[in-house]
Amino acid sequence: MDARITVLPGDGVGPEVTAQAVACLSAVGERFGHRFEFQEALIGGAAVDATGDPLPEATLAVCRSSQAVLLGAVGGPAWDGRPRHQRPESGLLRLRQALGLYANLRPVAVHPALEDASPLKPEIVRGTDLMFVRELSGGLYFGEPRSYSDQAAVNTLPYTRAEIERVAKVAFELAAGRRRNLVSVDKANVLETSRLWRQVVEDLAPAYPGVKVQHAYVDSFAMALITRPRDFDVVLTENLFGDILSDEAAVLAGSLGLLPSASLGGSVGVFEPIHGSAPDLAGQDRANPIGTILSAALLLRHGLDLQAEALALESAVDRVLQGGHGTGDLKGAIHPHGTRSLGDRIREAIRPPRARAPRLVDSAYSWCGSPEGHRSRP
Ligand SMILES: NC(=O)C1=CN([C@@H]2O[C@H](COP(=O)(O)OP(=O)(O)OC[C@H]3O[C@@H](n4cnc5c(N)ncnc54)[C@H](O)[C@@H]3O)[C@@H](O)[C@H]2O)C=CC1
Ligand SMILES: CC(C)CC(=O)C(=O)O
Ligand SMILES: [Mg+2]
Repeated sequence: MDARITVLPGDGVGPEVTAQAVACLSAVGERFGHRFEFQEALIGGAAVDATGDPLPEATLAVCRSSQAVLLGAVGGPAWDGRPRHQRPESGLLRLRQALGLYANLRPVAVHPALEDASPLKPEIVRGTDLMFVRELSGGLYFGEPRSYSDQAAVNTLPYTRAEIERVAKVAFELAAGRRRNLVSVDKANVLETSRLWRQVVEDLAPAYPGVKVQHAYVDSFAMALITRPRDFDVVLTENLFGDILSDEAAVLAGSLGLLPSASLGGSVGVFEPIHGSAPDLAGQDRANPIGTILSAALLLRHGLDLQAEALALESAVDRVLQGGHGTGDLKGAIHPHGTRSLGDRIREAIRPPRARAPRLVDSAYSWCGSPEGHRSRP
């Protein structure tokens, strides 16, 4: 296959981690006989510095002309305090909205070699395998009216039935292909938007009779997530709650630097780690590249529909972790590498296609790996 992939390195550790993911994608291409062409473009603070705009029109055009987008992270202290239209984060929000990316998949699995990496007890985290489905293009991050003055500030949390329904369908379908257990997280005891959210999920449930549906309030769910994570399978929630809860879930996995994501719904998906630009690590070859490399695996699976290739990359990460290699953020019996050295190891561990067809679940990091798994257009 020939595919054009846009790379948006962004700020802070973004360029360091995307470089490793691009090297891994190139290696997958070589081993499997594909030609991936990479085109880089500006986003975030780097784009503000170069053009004054965190999402230049040229970047959007390049993204639209490609099959998939790999993104690092945006933001950092250099741009704090700028007006909203010049903040790096607003470039990322505009990109998600412009590409119609309403479903953000954030898988969280605890790798067997990393059960000691979490500050929580191994018996709590062992076997955790979650799929967050976070609504990505609505809610508080986009709602109008919004305003700021030094005396009063306003944000608005709107959702329509159609917006809730389309992301909830993604969650139901994923749950049907996994352990058939869906928890929808809201704050329906206080928020009107959450009342509607809960009603829409209830209205959809009869169409998925095999899926067990529960509702949870976000405050108590935040506790359940880190005390009994194995009770959950697919977690559906709105934009803000999903942002917060998925970072919390990184405590289960052992580091924020491990977790990938896929943002789907439009014609071009964006694949990025869930972490930010980690200014405290930037430029020091210390960032964990695994979240971005696993995002590249999701890009292969959902962006390019290359199932065996995605599995080959996930299995390479598996083997490297199983061998006791990682970066300094991973506690426990892990030999710490730099970003580049760990990326090299993973790249070298990518194996060529096997004669036999891959099994559906062949890796601790094989999420929704079925051929029916979600594409860029859920
Ligand atoms: N998607 C994006 O581009 C996001 C951007 N941000 C932006 O990033 C900047 C920094 O935000 P923070 O709140 O500090 O969040 P952050 O996610 O950048 O960092 C939080 C903590 O996690 C660690 N961490 C993050 N990525 C890591 C990696 N790959 N390997 C090892 N450790 C890692 C950092 O060292 C830090 O201790 C801000 O400007 C924020 O707005 C924040 C979240 C998402
Ligand atoms: C716009 C981003 C900074 C929001 C965020 O933290 C995320 O998507 O994980
Ligand atoms: Mg976040």
